[in-house]
Amino acid sequence: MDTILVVDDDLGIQKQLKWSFTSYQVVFADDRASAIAQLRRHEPKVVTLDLGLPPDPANASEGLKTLQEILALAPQTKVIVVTGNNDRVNALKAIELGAYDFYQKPIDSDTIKLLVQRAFNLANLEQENRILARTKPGMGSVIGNSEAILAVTRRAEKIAGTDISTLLLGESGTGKEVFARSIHEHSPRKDRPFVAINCASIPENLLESELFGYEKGAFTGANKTTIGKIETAQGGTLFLDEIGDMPIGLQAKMLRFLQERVIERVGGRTEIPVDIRVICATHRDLQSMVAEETFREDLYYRIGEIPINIPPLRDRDEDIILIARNYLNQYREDFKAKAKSFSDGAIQAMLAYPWPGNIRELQNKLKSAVIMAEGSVVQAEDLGLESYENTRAPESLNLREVREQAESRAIRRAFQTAEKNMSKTAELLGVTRPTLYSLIDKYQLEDVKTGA
Ligand SMILES: Nc1ncnc2c1ncn2[C@@H]1O[C@H](COP(=O)(O)OP(=O)(O)OP(=O)(O)O)[C@@H](O)[C@H]1O
Repeated sequence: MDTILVVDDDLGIQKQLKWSFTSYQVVFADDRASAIAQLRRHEPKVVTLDLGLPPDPANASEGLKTLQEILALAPQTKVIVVTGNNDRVNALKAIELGAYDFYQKPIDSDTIKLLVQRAFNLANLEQENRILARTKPGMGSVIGNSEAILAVTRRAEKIAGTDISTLLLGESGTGKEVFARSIHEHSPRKDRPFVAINCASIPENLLESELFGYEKGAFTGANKTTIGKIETAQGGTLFLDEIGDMPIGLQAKMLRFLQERVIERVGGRTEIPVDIRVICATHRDLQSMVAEETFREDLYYRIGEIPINIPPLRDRDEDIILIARNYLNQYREDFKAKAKSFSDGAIQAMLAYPWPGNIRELQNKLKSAVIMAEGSVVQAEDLGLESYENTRAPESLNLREVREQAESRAIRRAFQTAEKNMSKTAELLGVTRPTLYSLIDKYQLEDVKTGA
């Protein structure tokens, strides 16, 4: 719930405003010092400020000073000044100083409610823009502000300038291709081609010729010499998605290409040198596949000089709503729809739902919600998530529980940031490994225990 600070020394007005602002958490202050203390404590996005404050209630000087202090401390705050009847001079002075709007007494509940609601809408929009702007300079199209995704982005940025083979690991729809493209776009090869191929979507017998190309007459139907994806990517980046699905027979040929940087077309005898960067991705557990001998160990080490783990959406609470808002805006424009925002229930449901299909699933649900929504507010049922509304336990106020929840969350985040490495996780958290293990047991973090 958003917080609003009401600065007014008149108890009657405080009460009236409390009843008007039922959809916000209302906190009060009655002079400059308490206003600043409340501002620091609650960081409200919106403040209503009576300009006639003690010790000089007949004059606006103390109110204007308070306004200046608020804006110096938190310039993004939307301050609505409340002035005496006909005090336009001070109202305009306040606007000049940076107040968002003014309102003349006597207070009419409906009007001030509307004014406050508009101020919140603007504050929220600006906050979103700030977050987007902060996120954008990094990996361009990668939207996210969670610690986990920022850590992944930093890692990707570092390797972008090199030719190191990168293995992107993560569930389906987490953004592996988005990262692969970003790495390419931030690399010296950015003006050369980025060629993507999904090893799982091409029948086994066609994959080899698709990748390596073929000479005329190499097989029935090979009417003319055709270059493959690897040659198409010359000078640029080749993205091999679902590398775990590459048939074992073809893996040997792949390894040779990666080691010697030459290829031979199917049916060809000439070695063709290639200069490309290779980025691979998979949602499979390649290490287990190596153990089961369905994936070559030497190829595994060759493609994964630096692995990058992209965390699933359910571990990135902060990103869910950010990404959802971003796509809501995009789809509203694409479909000329009305939907502008999410109801509280929809937000709760999105946070509670486990998103097995990750961002791709979020996109699909949003697309149909934007089309289906009756009004401007998307509800949980528009997203098909009505059963997830109210399923998230309300935030506890019990200190012990709060501490436990915060510690569990920090452990999960550190675990993802450390790419599931226990020693690194302990290091990030500033505890020893035995302490980390006992916390994992204490909070029953089965997902961390099993490395999920
Ligand atoms: N951080 C992000 N911000 C916004 N959109 C994203 C982000 N990551 C991914 N997407 C979008 O989500 C969709 C799925 O992403 P992508 O295809 O990169 O996932 P993937 O992990 O490669 O999936 P798969 O393994 O199924 O191929 C794409 O439409 C992409 O644009």
